[in-house]
Amino acid sequence: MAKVLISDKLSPTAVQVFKDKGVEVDYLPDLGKDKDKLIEVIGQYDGLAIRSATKATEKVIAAADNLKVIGRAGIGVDNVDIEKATQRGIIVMNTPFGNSITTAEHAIAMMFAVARQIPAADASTQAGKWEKSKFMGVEITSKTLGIIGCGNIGGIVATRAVGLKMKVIAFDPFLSPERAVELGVEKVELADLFKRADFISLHTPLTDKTRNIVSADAIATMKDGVRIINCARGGLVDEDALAEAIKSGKVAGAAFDVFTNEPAKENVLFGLPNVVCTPHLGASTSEAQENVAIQVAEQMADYLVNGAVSNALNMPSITAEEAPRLTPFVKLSDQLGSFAGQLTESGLKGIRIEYEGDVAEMNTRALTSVVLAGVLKPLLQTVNMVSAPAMAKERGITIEETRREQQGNYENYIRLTLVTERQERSVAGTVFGDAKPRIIQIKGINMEAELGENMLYITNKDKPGFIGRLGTLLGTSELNIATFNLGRKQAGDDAIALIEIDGSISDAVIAEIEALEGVVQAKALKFSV
Ligand SMILES: NC(=O)c1ccc[n+]([C@@H]2O[C@H](COP(=O)([O-])OP(=O)(O)OC[C@H]3O[C@@H](n4cnc5c(N)ncnc54)[C@H](O)[C@@H]3O)[C@@H](O)[C@H]2O)c1
Ligand SMILES: O=C(O)[C@H](O)COP(=O)(O)O
Repeated sequence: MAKVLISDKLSPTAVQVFKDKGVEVDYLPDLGKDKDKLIEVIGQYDGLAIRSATKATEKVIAAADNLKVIGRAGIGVDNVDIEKATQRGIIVMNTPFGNSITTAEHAIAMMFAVARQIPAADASTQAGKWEKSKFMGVEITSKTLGIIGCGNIGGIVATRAVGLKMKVIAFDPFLSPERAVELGVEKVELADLFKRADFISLHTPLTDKTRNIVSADAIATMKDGVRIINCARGGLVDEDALAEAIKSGKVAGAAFDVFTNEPAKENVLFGLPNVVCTPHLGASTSEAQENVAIQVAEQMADYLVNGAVSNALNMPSITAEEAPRLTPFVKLSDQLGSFAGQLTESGLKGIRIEYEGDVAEMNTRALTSVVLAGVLKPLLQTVNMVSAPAMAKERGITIEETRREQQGNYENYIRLTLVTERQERSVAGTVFGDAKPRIIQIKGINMEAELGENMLYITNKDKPGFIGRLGTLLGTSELNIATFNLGRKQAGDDAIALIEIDGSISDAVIAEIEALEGVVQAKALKFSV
């Protein structure tokens, strides 16, 4: 039974979801903060469910010998080393929509808080000061809100702000004009947004392009008295520059939920006039936490139990509905990749995969990943369908995928061709109605073979007496033949034998087979069945 560790404060509903779906679970919500302890125990688990407190670093991933999936109950995955996870074949998934409304509402709440100085007024009132004239605010009606990053959360903030009668302008290179119209926002350039906005709210991920997107230079171009809200990620705003601008009065207030260093026990913004801070509470409502916990547990369990993949950041999706239909083709793809990979001895330059018939309409991206993993496995023992595309790319191997929905001689057909420094070698297969994969062509020679765990692959000259000599040799070597498949181009020409053997075939036997008259190549191949 697969076993998952929940190492952050997820709603305990996640525990029940895992159990109901047949996954064992350890709920240790504080463990994620203890790096050493996490490294010590992570090797026992198939899945790791986290929020933002657990850091799935390179070291954690290196120690995660059995880990297959990291599930982020939330959106941001900047606490996960996705590259290292991908290299180790670990799927990283998040829940991209579960907390968006909640976070957008927090941004709106922060905008009101900074417009009316609510936190400071509250503290003063409760201290018995009644400082009515000290807390003069501003209306937000008719003010311009500049949204930087108009994706899920930015889009929700925009619609809420439009409802509050604000003028909303947005900078987002990926915002289509149609979507802007739908949201009721004006799409603008960043410089324009800085010049025009009374309030600026940030909603982008933290990337090399967005780090310090609100810099000292940017602040200098803003309206005097602008207010800045950041409920996205610390690091989007240059905190030192903002602190200076608040002190000088250029910026009238700031509301921050996220900080460059978290947990933020101290920060240059703390204590400045009209600065409102919350401790990364954007996603902290009971509704959002229930949503993301259930969703992440369902997604992780579906993957661990059925192989369905959703919301993965490093792997194409496979829905729970298509997973069973895809299963025999996953097996065929694995066998084709493994077959070709085991026979490839010289430098691999390119991989071509052709899908024909019914299979061309299926999730071929996932199948291609399986083929690649099969091809690379003899070279890289730890590769799997998650890491294979990145590993192939790293090695400069070109990948070409073609799909033809029209059927040829078979209802479905997959042909894999490996291009090496010396030659092109192709192998093709199909899945019949019995859902069992068959190899139907090797190097253009037709046959029909079901693969077993131990296969003997021989290319030879089609001459009388060869099969007898081979049978005698295998018999004297105590190797029982389970199935025997033959194919040839034409009488007397190149021939191929693909033979299933009950047991492993030693190098010594292979050497004896190669010494038989007419044999060009002999190889023992292993497959997972
Ligand atoms: N405070 C919290 O607790 C909390 C909760 C949830 C999400 N978040 C954070 O909020 C942010 C937004 O989340 P989302 O779900 O809306 O993500 P999203 O992917 O739906 O939207 C992000 C948008 O940013 C845009 N973008 C990317 N680079 C940009 C750039 N250089 N300039 C302008 N726009 C750019 C993208 O095109 C996209 O539309 C993320 O950083 C996420 O981690 C914070
Ligand atoms: O990216 C997110 O989903 C938010 O930052 C929420 O983080 P949290 O789960 O730690 O509250």
